[in-house]
Amino acid sequence: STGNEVTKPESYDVEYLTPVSIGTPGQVLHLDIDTGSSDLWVFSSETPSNLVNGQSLYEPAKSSTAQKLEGYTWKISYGDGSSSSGVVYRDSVTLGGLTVSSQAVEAATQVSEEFTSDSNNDGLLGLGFGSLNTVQPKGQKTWFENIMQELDSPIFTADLKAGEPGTYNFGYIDKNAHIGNISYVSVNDSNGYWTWTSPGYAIGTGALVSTQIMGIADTGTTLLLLPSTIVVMYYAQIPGALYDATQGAYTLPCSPTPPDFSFAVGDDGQVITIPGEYILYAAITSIGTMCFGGIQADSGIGFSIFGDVALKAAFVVFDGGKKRLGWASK
Ligand SMILES: O=C(CN1CCCCC1)Nc1ccc2c(c1)OCO2
Repeated sequence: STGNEVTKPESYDVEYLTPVSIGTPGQVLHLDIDTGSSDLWVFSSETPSNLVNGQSLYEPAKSSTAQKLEGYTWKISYGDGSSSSGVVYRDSVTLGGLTVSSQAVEAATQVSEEFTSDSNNDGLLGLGFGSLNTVQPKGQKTWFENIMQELDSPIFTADLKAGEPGTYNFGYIDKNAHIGNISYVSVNDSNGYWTWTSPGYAIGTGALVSTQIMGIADTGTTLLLLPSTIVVMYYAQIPGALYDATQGAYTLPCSPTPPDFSFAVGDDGQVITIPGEYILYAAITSIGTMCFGGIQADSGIGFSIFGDVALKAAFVVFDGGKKRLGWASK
């Protein structure tokens, strides 16, 4: 089987939300598909109402196929400091027309302020590796791990776009969605992430700098987080760019358009070029002169993060069968 679903960006492409149907009859929630984590958790009838602010709720009591996993709990915290926790059900979950009849659905009984204030985000659907799942006493498989063997090919693809809807495909590669070859690189899943190594980068029209950048392909992270040495080099090319200590981030003038940023993939000379405008993340001042940089340092994380700023410049194949990533321009 194969499937596909449209995913829509929230403002500034901060995240992409995708409709997912849970339970019988189907309850449609809009979830943040996150290759950087492996829990499927939702706002629910068990989420205290003071922590709910417009989100749609999963109500297991209204689903004829919901089964409570007695004694099972989950608790997750993300790199940005947000967190959530709760109890666990098993229920039917349909994404892109593909149904997993017995998927662990984690109902939130606690969410941090970042989630409460994100009114359109009804929860997360993790597409990382199952080893990252936080359910106790037994870790649960992701939706993709559960559907994989039914797919024509054990893969999914991400085609995120700047400021417009994109697509997640499951089980097949849409040749019309990319330009030129797809270059594949091996993935090290030992830390549960889609971890790969880029052999180098280029700034603007400059020559490729050969250096290994080890990072994760993470649809759930907004920005491109890279080694500080590379980030300093990039912003040094931009008059007026500066590290804003109060924001803890690099900022740059919203005009003119800054240089493109390219990263290499594989040993066949493939590069993905991020247009400079993607690096003008959002205006900081109300007068709109300074912008928040779409490239920031990965300091303290232990690896780089190829988040949406990078992913929306590419067509990306997440190959669960061969544990590899495929990157193509589009
Ligand atoms: O936390 C995330 C992504 N996360 C995805 C699920 C929703 C909440 C945000 N990314 C992230 C990961 C590492 C970081 C970081 C941010 O900031 C500094 O280090």
